[in-house]
Amino acid sequence: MASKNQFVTFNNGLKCPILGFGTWKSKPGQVEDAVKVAIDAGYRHIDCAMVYENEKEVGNAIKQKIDEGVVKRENLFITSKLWNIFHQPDYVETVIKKTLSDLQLDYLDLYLIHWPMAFKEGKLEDDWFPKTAEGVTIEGTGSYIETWKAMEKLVHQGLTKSIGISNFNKKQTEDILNIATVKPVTNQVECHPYLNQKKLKEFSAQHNIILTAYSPLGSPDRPWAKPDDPSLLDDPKILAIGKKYNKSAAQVLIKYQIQRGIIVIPKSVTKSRIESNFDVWDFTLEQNDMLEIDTFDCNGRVLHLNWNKKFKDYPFHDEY
Ligand SMILES: NC(=O)C1=CN([C@@H]2O[C@H](COP(=O)(O)OP(=O)(O)OC[C@H]3O[C@@H](n4cnc5c(N)ncnc54)[C@H](OP(=O)(O)O)[C@@H]3O)[C@@H](O)[C@H]2O)C=CC1
Ligand SMILES: CC(=O)C(C)=O
Repeated sequence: MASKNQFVTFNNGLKCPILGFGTWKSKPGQVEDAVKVAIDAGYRHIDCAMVYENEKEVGNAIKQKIDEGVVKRENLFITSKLWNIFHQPDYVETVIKKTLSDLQLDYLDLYLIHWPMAFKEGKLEDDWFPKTAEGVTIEGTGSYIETWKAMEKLVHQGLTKSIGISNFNKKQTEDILNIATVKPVTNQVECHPYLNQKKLKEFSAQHNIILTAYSPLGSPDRPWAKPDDPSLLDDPKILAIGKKYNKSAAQVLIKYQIQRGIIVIPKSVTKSRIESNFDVWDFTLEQNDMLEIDTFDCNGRVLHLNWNKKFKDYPFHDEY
């Protein structure tokens, strides 16, 4: 079945659907149905990660939709991510193979280093959030440079078509570009009107790296959200723009990224929202509305993970 979508073309020539589907916080009991609804609605790009602890259920949904003939594997774009305790170069292949087994796939379309910072190195069966007795996450000794070299091997082995980075700042991206024989195709970062990543986007474009916007709706279900935190989905200025096009705030937030050429991966486990978030192809935000949304930037990062801010590779001390 053909799906409405637009595609971006990566620096390796491969294409990626610009609107994808997020799966963080989607519980194992919900995510299988959510992914099935998403594929039926037309999504062909699913964003996964081992640390979301739901890849088996995502894999069940993908398999069912392939078996039903709704979609072919080659028309899906599946991303996963290497978690922070697995940066040891000689362990990276074991970890991607576990993800592939859980997702019931032979290859990924995209594999990302989830964060530049390493946690204390461990194995699959270890605690993925190693902590001291006082509850403080323990830093690892790894270097993302060495991890990147191991990521490159995965491409040569056919385990993933493309590789990329996530939560890397400009300097960390430059470090990778300085040694890469296989370039990162994307940097997946928090991106929405309160943190529009204008400078990182411009820097990345100079190196043919396309940004992927995570938490594009402001991640209202993030575990540390407080009732008084600003809410993008309830922002009167976003709602007013939506009203003009007869579209919801979520649809405006998604279309904003698509019109900037940024890949966008909203998450939902609610059928009506999954469907309406994909119903964004019949309107175009006018230039003056795009420019107005650009002015909402207030360095409003919600996924700061600042409990790790003393780690040497914590990415968010730099301006971008
Ligand atoms: N690389 C990284 O480090 C990170 C990657 N990600 C990826 O990005 C994806 C998206 O980011 P995420 O942080 O989940 O947050 P989002 O910004 O996508 O927001 C998800 C929340 O918005 C709600 N929602 C979805 N659609 C609507 C709608 N139309 N109207 C009202 N509420 C809506 C969802 O509710 P409900 O589900 O109940 O419908 C959920 O509470 C993640 O799921 C993950 O795949 C996210 C964070 C970090
Ligand atoms: C959600 C996510 O990808 C984190 C916290 O790394």
